[in-house]
Amino acid sequence: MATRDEVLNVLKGLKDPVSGADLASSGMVRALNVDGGEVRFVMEIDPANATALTPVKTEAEEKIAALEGVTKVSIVMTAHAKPSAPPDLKANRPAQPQGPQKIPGIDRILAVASGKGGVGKSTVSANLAAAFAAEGRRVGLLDADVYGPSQPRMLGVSGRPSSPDGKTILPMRNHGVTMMSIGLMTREEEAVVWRGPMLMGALQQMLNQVQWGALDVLIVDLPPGTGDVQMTLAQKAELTGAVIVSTPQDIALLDARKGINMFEKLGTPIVGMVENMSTHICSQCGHEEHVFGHGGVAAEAKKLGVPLLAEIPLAMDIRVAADGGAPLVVSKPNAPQSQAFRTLARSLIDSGNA
Ligand SMILES: Nc1ncnc2c1ncn2[C@@H]1O[C@H](COP(=O)(O)OP(=O)(O)OP(=O)(O)O)[C@@H](O)[C@H]1O
Repeated sequence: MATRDEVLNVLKGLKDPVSGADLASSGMVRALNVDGGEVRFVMEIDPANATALTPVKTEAEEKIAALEGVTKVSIVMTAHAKPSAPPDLKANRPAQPQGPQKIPGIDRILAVASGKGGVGKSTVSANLAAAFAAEGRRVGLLDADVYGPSQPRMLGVSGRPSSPDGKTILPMRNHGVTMMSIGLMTREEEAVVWRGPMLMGALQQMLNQVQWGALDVLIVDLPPGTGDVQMTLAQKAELTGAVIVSTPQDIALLDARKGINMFEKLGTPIVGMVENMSTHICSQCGHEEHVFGHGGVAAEAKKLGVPLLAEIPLAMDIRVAADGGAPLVVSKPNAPQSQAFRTLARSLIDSGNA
């Protein structure tokens, strides 16, 4: 019986004419199998060297066949797979794309922001989204308000979004609005303890991994203030512009100014301001009162050179509808306040922002 060592000895005595190494140490002999009188192996070669190696293969066959006990020799030449290049960890790798990117399929992104919490940014976002849908726009709403994601409640959506392939996330849909909320991705008590990098990761996931489909406009309901989420959004996604929501109170206006400054620094155009809780409309008698003062946002917008897009009254209907899971624009489309949102939506569409 021939042994494996005897076969290897023969191979050691033969030379690879290309590299000059002996066949045993050249690395081209693979899957050597000595089974009774049968010897089999594969010669993995660069196809360009096939002609040069054919005589070596013949010689190997003859010499192995001459070993005592060998009854059959089969050597197969195969083309080796090109070794893959080692991963390029540094230097001369082409730079990763930097700066704000367009999100495939999404024509426009409108950020809805406020300097301060509780001014009605989410209420405006939900009604605006429903109003865009009523105007026939393909609209998405991304609820990035990590500190108080309220869109699932306002749009009447619950449950966890599914991910059929483990890579992309299917958004939810209600009232003609495609939506995704950070509140659907986390347990309620978790969101508030998130820190910068996690927030940024979650925001990017919602922008890039959610199957938004083709949208005319994606509204992003931001957390209040000027923090990581706002920065990340403006730095990563190409924004059409920002809509700043404020109440007429001085303090809310001051905060709105900070928000405007931040977007200007980040190069995001300010589309305009929305005054929310502009006047109070009594649900009993319809009497209108300026509880928070009036004209403040209009004056501020003028000073800052940005348009005042809408004045939305403080009306019980708006809150009740939002709490009930169908924005007023959907539940009472003919109410005057719904018309205010529809007018806002139309003006944004007409100006090419939605
Ligand atoms: N125009 C309005 N008339 C009546 N109620 C309103 C109006 N706008 C908002 N609200 C109510 O005020 C509360 C706060 O509104 P909302 O959650 O939209 O504010 P927000 O600015 O998004 O707050 P946060 O950023 O802190 O989540 C809600 O209960 C909402 O229903």
